[in-house]
Amino acid sequence: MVMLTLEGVGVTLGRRTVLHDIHASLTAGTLVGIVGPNGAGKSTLARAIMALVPARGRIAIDGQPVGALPRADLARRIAYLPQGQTLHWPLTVERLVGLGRLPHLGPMSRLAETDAAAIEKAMERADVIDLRHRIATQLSGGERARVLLARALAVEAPALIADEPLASLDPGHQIDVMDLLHDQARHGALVIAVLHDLTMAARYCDRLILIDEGRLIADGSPRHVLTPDHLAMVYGIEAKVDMESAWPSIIPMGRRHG
Ligand SMILES: Nc1ncnc2c1ncn2[C@@H]1O[C@H](COP(=O)(O)OP(=O)(O)OP(=O)(O)O)[C@@H](O)[C@H]1O
Repeated sequence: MVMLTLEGVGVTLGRRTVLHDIHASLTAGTLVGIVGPNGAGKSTLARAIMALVPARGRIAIDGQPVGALPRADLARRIAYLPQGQTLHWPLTVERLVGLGRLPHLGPMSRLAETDAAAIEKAMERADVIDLRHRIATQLSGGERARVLLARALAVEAPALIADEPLASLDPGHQIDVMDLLHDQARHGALVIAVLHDLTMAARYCDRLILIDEGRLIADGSPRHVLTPDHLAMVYGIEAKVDMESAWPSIIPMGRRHG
């Protein structure tokens, strides 16, 4: 059972302290949404967990500090879907998704049958089978987003961090991706998703972490975190919050004045 611990995590980039004293314990089988306004520090937190930026405090996966793990080892434990990734190489979709298996391969080894099966399954789950022979750099924004998600799924890691996995997706594919992330969690993975769509966050996430100006403002169930007061304080909006119905929704109504 994977367990991610953050103790007093802080990050300074250049002269700016962009994360302050973040504490959280995240366990397997949970879909955790990271929410908060632009510039709050959500991506920085994801990057700190992946040991891509130096962080103060302690970030550990199953008791082992992420910064001390060999990169391939960390990549096998936590699959990472970065925000707005650009593609440089004209690879086919199938080969690009296959890159998700790299952390499992030795320096000279080739893809084995288990790798091929993982690639196939990941393409199926991200609904990109029909795109498999296309050149990834020639895809639409939404198609590319699903292919990159497939690459992260192909790792078959016990934990997944997806930074804005819904960006560029049409409503149908947004639902598919949230269903998929939810399903990964139900099958025992720890799934962390940076989300801007608060209705999706409310409907699908088991737990939300709300960040503003680098600080953790609230951590708990969507009902506890997505209150009108929190939304006013953090986003500066008046919102219609319905957490009672079977399909919770958060509708921003306007800017909060005064
Ligand atoms: N290399 C850097 N040097 C200085 N400041 C940086 C650097 N990278 C990011 N920042 C700042 O850190 C803060 C947090 O950025 P981050 O990308 O983590 O925010 P975010 O919550 O993911 O935002 P968004 O929702 O807009 O993607 C922002 O104010 C950003 O300008």
